[in-house]
Amino acid sequence: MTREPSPALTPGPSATVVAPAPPVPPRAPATTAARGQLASLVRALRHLEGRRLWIGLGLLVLGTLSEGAAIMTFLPVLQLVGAQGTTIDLSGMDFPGAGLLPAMIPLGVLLLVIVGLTALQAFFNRSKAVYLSDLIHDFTNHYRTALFRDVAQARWAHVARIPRARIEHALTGEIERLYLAAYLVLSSLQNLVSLGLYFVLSLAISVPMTLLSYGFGVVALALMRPFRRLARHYGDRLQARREGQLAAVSEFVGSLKMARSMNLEDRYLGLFSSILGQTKADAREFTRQSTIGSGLFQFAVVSGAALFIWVALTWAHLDVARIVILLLLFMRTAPRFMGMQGAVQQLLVDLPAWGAITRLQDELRAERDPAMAGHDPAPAPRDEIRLDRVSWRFPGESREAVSDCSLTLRAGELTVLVGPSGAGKSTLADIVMGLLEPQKGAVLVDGAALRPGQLRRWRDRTGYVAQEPFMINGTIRENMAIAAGGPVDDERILRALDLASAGFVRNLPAGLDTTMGDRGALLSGGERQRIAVARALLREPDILVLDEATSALDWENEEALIRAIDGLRGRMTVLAITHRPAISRAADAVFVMEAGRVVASERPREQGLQAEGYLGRMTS
Ligand SMILES: Nc1ncnc2c1ncn2[C@@H]1O[C@H](COP(=O)(O)OP(=O)(O)OP(=O)(O)O)[C@@H](O)[C@H]1O
Repeated sequence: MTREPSPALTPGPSATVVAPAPPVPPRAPATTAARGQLASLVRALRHLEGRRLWIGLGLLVLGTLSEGAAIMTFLPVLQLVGAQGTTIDLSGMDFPGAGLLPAMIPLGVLLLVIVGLTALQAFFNRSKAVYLSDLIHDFTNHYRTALFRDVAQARWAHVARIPRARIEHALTGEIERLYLAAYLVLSSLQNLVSLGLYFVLSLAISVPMTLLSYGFGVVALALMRPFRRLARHYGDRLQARREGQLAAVSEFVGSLKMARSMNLEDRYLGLFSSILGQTKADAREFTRQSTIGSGLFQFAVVSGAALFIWVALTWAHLDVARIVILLLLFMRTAPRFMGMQGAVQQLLVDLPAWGAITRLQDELRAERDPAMAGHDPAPAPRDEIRLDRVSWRFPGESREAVSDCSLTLRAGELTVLVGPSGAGKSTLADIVMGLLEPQKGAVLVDGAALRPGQLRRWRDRTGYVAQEPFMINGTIRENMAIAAGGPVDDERILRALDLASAGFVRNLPAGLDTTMGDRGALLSGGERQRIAVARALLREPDILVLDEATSALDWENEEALIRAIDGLRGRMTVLAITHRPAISRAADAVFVMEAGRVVASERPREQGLQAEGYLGRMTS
């Protein structure tokens, strides 16, 4: 059986000791990594959504300009304050765009212009919001599907080593955080663009007052740097805590039955509570510190506004209309400065998710299975599949799992692999199925070596039944349809079930509509196993690989399944891995593996059981 990745908690002898929570990374010395990640996220956004990004920002510019123009229109309107009449004399007024307007203009017209500009701003803002929402969804979905594809296309030997929890977390939680990070990048960009536009507009009203207010904002942002560094550290810690949480949950759910039977619930609960407690303590500390930051920032903004009014009235000697307009602009820019600080701070918390996604993606892409690109036809074996001195060593392991093995599977026969646990049987079967490409030696089909470009089509010719077959929480029909890759008619399903001695399905009250439960839990192990065999047969494979497929069966069901496999003789080549003697007795050929090597072989149907042979000893 393929080794599963390392668990977060390995049950020990005591059921009361709480295992230590996974370590969190040491405090990062600087934000260089964050800058690099931010730059790469912005590059990715530009690369994938560049055109749409510009259009979205274009809509934002139009919205902000409409709003700015509406505010500016108040300037002549305010001239009427304290004056008589409803006509405004624009001659001699100095404001941007004044030259384009007639000398006298009725108040009603200007008010209508303001209403119109505000409506236009609402329209542009709405279009921009919808546009950018689509953009962020598409961007995140791109990474979701790309990661999905990368997992599916990486070499099996590599994927098998990655903890399932890491892949699941990347495809779910991390992607959601990427969505948030992309949203925050866009919102910071929008704030920047808006601040730039308001800067130009307020320059037109008063250069010194604009420089004063913006200088104040920029200094306040710079002073917030320590709080951003804090957010970055918190983001890293949160990342590690989340991974720990997920590993604990995934391990607990995966071993639910074992945990319950061994009274390990408290132990898992202890681990989980300890991680949650640490996450809460981190969150409290972060909130405590970061709220000091936002409080200080708010204080700075209000002080800035006070200073602004004081300078405007006592030093710049601006007229009331200009002060009002500048204040209106100030009221729009101040929240944006605050928004920038908040968005960047939150972005730094979520940015590690982007790092985790790209790291996993790079890792998977470096291990892309070359066979996935090949679509060369692979031949169906007519006479034999021969493994010629094949070897395989798992990455990072010192010992070869399969070492210099040669054996022949004759077409249409039942070949059995036996041997102690860890002997390399499953690895050898993976080589036969084309999941692993031998590092030495070759797989020959009727004398011709299988080429990497043929492996994908070769896998189409194989059917595989694992020791613990995967079942979805659906009906028997839905579980069977997985193998066919789409809807399949009931007659075909029932024929496959009969062939796998799973005829009991016909007698179930709901028949093919019977619900199998999560991972098939509502059926017995034997029933699940036979449905799994039937599912593999539905593909009408040329090569059927059964990995301990009879291990969950009682002798009666095992006999029935062996009879079914017997019936496949001549129709397909069957390779069965087993520890049970019954299936070996029915085999045409039996190969014995030990420590990665084939150490003996027998042909029990032709020669009978050799007393001194492996089978003889196994059954004596
Ligand atoms: N993904 C993996 N990474 C590293 N080593 C692995 C991996 N899968 C299997 N091995 C190692 O390769 C060797 C052969 O394993 P394999 O699963 O092929 O044995 P097996 O004979 O099928 O065992 P069992 O009967 O217990 O299923 C073992 O030492 C095993 O620990």
